[in-house]
Amino acid sequence: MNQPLPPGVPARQAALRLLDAVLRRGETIEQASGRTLASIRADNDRALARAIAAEVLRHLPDLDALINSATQRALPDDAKARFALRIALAQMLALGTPGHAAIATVLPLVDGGPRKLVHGVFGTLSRRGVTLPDPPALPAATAERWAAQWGDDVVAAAARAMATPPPLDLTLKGEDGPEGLELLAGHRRLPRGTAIPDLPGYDEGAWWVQDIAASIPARLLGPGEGNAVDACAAPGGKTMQLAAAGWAVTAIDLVESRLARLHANLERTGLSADTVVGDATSWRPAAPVDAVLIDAPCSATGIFRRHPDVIHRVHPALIEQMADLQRHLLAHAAGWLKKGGRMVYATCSLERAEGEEQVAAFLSANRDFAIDPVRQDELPPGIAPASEGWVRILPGALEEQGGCDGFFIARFVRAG
Ligand SMILES: C[S@@+](CC[C@H](N)C(=O)[O-])C[C@H]1O[C@@H](n2cnc3c(N)ncnc32)[C@H](O)[C@@H]1O
Repeated sequence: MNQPLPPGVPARQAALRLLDAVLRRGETIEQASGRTLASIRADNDRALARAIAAEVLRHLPDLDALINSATQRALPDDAKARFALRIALAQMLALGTPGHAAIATVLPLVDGGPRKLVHGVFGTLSRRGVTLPDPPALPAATAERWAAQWGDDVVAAAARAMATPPPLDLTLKGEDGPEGLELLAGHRRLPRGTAIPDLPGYDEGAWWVQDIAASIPARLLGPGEGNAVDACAAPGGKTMQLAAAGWAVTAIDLVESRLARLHANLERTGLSADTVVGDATSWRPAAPVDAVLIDAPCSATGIFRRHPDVIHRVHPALIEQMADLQRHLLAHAAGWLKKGGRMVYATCSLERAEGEEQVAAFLSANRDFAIDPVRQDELPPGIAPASEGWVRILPGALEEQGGCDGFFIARFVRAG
């Protein structure tokens, strides 16, 4: 019979499985969590496993540099000893776990293997009193890609953002909500770590959690004046905004389990929408509609603060694959729109291929569509529309107020 693992070890084992899924198999933490954390009973152990994995991913280049400085021959990237050391060091240096507890809970991960090596390297680094640099280094490939697109200042801002966990942004269903900073009407910003279910209005569904940048696309369709299709809708932050603004919404998503979350969100907030499990690259409405929102699936590199896995697993081939899907979505969903109707295209990506280049190609292939320029009064102070009329939100935006996600948003009008 297997001996039960010492307390604290299952959470570290799960963190190792999560990191393996992200770094070796290119999965998102969200995708990997279901399978990887299924065997962990306690909620706080699951939360700890995710927190450890996230801190390793935030600091990976710096953790690896420390490990390399204490080994005579570099450990392979995928060596179990390297994973174990990353986990032990991230706990001690980023999460404040005492060194003896950090290493004691990690050594069982390398039982029957390089235990001595892991213990030795950890001991050497502890005695040196090492710390992690602030801000953390970004992976070289990501830093180079962003520097080529946006310049070194944006890369430096991204590194600062990586070190600063985001505040809590709420989108209000109506006018009332908890007290907080109001960057736009119907928005509240609260300090990071605010306990969500304790806030007034949660049970009544008076608001939902959504980054200020993510709330801009649906706002740009304005008050509901007819029917709108939300082409990539789940879990429903933007569907709820459209419904609350008075649109008769049809919400489509390819993934049934994600639409279930949208249903739960609609139920909590008392809002309504027709929902369709379907592929927006082939679905069609019965008749042309007044508004279309495409919050397209993307590389998600703009949400690296919340999902630090993206800076490690997103690579040019994946960006091109997402851009290809977006191309199809835009080309097809544009056909749903009435003449004179408006369409918003958005991605939470920091890649031009999923934003500026996508829109330029769409406009040159669809002469009946034009950019409907976004006005400054539709945006929070501190975020300005680009001269082309679209909105590009980069790391560094709203930095003094706690930052926001990276986004690209364009609004089109179809010629009448
Ligand atoms: C960026 S997320 C949408 C977030 C959502 N708009 C919100 O505000 O909560 C993109 C969504 O597109 C869905 N999706 C991916 N491919 C799709 C397709 N071909 N047709 C419809 N939905 C798709 C994904 O399942 C995912 O839920």
